[in-house]
Amino acid sequence: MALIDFKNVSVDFPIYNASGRSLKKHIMQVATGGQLGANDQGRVIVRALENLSFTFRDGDRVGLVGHNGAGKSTLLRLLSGVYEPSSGIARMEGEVGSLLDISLGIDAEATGRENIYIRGALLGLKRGEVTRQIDEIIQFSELGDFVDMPVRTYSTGMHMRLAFAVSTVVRPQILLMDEWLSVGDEGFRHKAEARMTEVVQSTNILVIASHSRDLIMHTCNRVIWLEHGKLRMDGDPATVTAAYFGG
Ligand SMILES: Nc1ncnc2c1ncn2[C@@H]1O[C@H](COP(=O)(O)OP(=O)(O)OP(=O)(O)O)[C@@H](O)[C@H]1O
Repeated sequence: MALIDFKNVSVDFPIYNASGRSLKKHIMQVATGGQLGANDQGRVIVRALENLSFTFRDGDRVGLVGHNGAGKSTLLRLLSGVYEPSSGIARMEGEVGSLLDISLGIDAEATGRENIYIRGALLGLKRGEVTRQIDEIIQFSELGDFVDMPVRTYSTGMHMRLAFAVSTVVRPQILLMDEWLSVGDEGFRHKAEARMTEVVQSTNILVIASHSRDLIMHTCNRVIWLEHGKLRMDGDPATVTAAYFGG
């Protein structure tokens, strides 16, 4: 079982090299992005998320929509454990996996094989688990003998194949994504698509941020609309996308 339970969760970023003199001592909504203001000590703060409350349960396929700076990435980072709430309670149960940046940790000087271990460790896999799966990962990536060459000798597509093959080995209970991963040339894309569908289907809770109405309609059964860091709407995809995208 997996669970995400937020009660009045806010995230503030204190900004240390900006002057708060022109800002009022309260938080204001600006045209785009989160809210900007100064705290009691006169320090500038960006309020990226404000008072979010919701519960995600097994089976929830949640799409996050909102304009630039609305707080989607901040919420995903909060869920992945990169950020902590500045206030409120964020309760999470279940193993969290993120496909937010699949190239994270890839070292251009190391070989493809070494990078599978490095990336695997970042995904929380034990060395033995990587060893058990490495042949399958290499086969999936179709890199052949290049797997023992440094990654700096790879093309962009080869680099992405490697990152994709290793990153999609894990099957987390809570899966976080900011785009539907689509990598490689025509042939590889079909395989990658099938693998992504399998990863998404096997997860208990999916949270995906997207600007694509089609993706949200195909993948999600619930949509959260964030506006200036606040929850504007939480409902079924048809209703929320109609309100957000129009029509
Ligand atoms: N590290 C940071 N320091 C200060 N402010 C930040 C930081 N990260 C995000 N913000 C602010 O938080 C707000 C929300 O940003 P976030 O990246 O979460 O938006 P988003 O919805 O993902 O936007 P986009 O669709 O443009 O990617 C913005 O006002 C942004 O300026």
